[in-house]
Amino acid sequence: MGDGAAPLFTFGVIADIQYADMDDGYNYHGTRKRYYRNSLRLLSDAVRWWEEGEERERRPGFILQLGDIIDGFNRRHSASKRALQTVLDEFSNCSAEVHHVWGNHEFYNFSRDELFNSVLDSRDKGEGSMEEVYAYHFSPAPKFRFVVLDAYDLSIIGRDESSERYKQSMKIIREHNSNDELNEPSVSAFSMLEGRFVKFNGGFSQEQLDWLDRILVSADEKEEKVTIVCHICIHPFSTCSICLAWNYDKILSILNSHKSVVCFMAGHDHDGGYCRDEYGVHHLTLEGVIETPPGSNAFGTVYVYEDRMVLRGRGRTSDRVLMYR
Ligand SMILES: Nc1ncnc2c1ncn2[C@@H]1O[C@H](COP(=O)(O)OP(=O)(O)O)[C@@H](O)[C@H]1O
Repeated sequence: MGDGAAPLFTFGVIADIQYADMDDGYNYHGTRKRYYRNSLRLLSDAVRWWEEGEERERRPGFILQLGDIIDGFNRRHSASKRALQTVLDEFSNCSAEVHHVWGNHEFYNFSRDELFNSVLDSRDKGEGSMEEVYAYHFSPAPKFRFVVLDAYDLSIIGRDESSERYKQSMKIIREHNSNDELNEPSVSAFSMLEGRFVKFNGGFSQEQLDWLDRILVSADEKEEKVTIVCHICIHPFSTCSICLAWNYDKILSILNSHKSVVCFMAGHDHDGGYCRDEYGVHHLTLEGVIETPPGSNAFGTVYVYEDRMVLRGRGRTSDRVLMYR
């Protein structure tokens, strides 16, 4: 991997830590084990690797934490703040700044207002952001830009029931899911993709899509390489359909109309995934720490070059060379 040349810059990626101080458990269907305490140990291993690993001279300049930093179970035990502090303390051993993405478990633990007033709001590390939506962009080096998106902008979690966004989101989900329990996917004989209309997913408002489009127009003009990050996946070949954003098709068509976009990174689907679409954009879904057994791990370090990004994965996360289009 790599040819020994010094990268322009380096960053770390990690997803779905979902820490809780509780015994191991399983996902909803009982098919996947979840290692709630061990996830903190794996984060600690990742931080140590970024700080002291074999390539410490190429230490990451920043870390992308792709959402679901603590598990929703914390809320039930009034342990949300304590669990978050425990994970942040671990991150504080890392000299790189951390960009936090918001996932469904952020909203199980905190209200939107609480998140906007918390350490999980990283917008001050950006160069421009939206007002009431958690979306911002930053440029860690000339000709490179990262955009953090809010996939729960349209959602029935994290939105006040009296708000217009909630009503709009409820209308969308109801049009596609007739179950009483809206976390239960609707089974359609016509399309597996209908399964994405569940409560633990969400999507992007037209305002956010228009904002993204403007950022990408400017990036095209400046001939930048853009990586977009968000909790929910947007390409059907990079995840199972249950982990796709509601209006993934709309955002995909925007990305595909801008030559600056090179990569999209998400978490949410703990199995991970990858595809390169027909426009040459890489869609990377990071394996979830929470479903990674002790002794293994799930994180990556990305080395950025003029013509490619090289992902060096640890444990369940594979190495990949991501050539720009
Ligand atoms: N098929 C389902 N029916 C009902 N509730 C579900 C179903 N799948 C998931 N849930 C619930 O939705 C929430 C999110 O699911 P979970 O598997 O914890 O998501 P994540 O993969 O983000 O951790 C949990 O409260 C879970 O119990």
